[in-house]
Amino acid sequence: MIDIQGLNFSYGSVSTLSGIDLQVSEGEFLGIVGPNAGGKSTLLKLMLGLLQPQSGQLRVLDRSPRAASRLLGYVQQHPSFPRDFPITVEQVVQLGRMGMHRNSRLLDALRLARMSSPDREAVRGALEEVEAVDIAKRQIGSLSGGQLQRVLLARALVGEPRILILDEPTANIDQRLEGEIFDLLKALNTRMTILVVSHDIAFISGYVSRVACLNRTLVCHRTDAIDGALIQRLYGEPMRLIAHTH
Ligand SMILES: Nc1ncnc2c1ncn2[C@@H]1O[C@H](COP(=O)(O)OP(=O)(O)OP(=O)(O)O)[C@@H](O)[C@H]1O
Repeated sequence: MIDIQGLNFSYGSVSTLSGIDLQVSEGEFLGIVGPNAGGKSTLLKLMLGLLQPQSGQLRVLDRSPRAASRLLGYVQQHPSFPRDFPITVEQVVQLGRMGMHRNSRLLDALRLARMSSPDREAVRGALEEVEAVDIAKRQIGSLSGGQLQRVLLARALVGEPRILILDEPTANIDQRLEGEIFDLLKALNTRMTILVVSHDIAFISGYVSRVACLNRTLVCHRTDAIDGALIQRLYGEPMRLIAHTH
């Protein structure tokens, strides 16, 4: 599904990613962890074709990331629109159907676009999947953090992606909702490949099959090989491990 070999990327003269090798198979649920500024979001943006590597190979679904972009669903770390943007939940999800993940001329596009019947069904299906049909007509500014994350997930799902890529989808929500979102991802994983960036290595270890540790360079570990010593090496300082057994 994803094949990265010898990839290097820098913003200007600062090396951000160095010698990255990563192969992701169909049906995998891969966690990507690492310290702040380790390059996680940058790696996702390269996979999505939003950035170009300086060197190395990067193929997604056996084509260039840009050519594959319609087959990818992306949940950004920070929504691309302000919370008070005058748009309903249904319209946000509709944008995913239109392949629009940015808010440039967003409202104009929505005014022009009449939802076809298949679009309407797809939007409803995606909202059902994330259990958000009841809030379809709400303005996004009125949603809680957890509700907003579900809606952004629905936007990523509405195009029926083959690969779902999420950048810290649970950063601003409490542990109960975090568990609900990851349970949902686990269910989605039966029909799509999933890559998720997270800071919470202990929590995601209960869900993902493999963890890619990224701190400019990348090393992959099977979930059962992760322990405190490995986490300390990765983060470069003592870390507190908190068990989530509830
Ligand atoms: N557009 C940009 N221009 C210049 N430098 C950038 C840009 N975007 C990110 N960087 C830098 O690249 C490095 C990696 O950033 P990135 O956002 O990929 O890290 P991250 O692992 O996702 O961090 P976090 O966990 O804090 O979200 C950081 O030093 C960051 O400041």
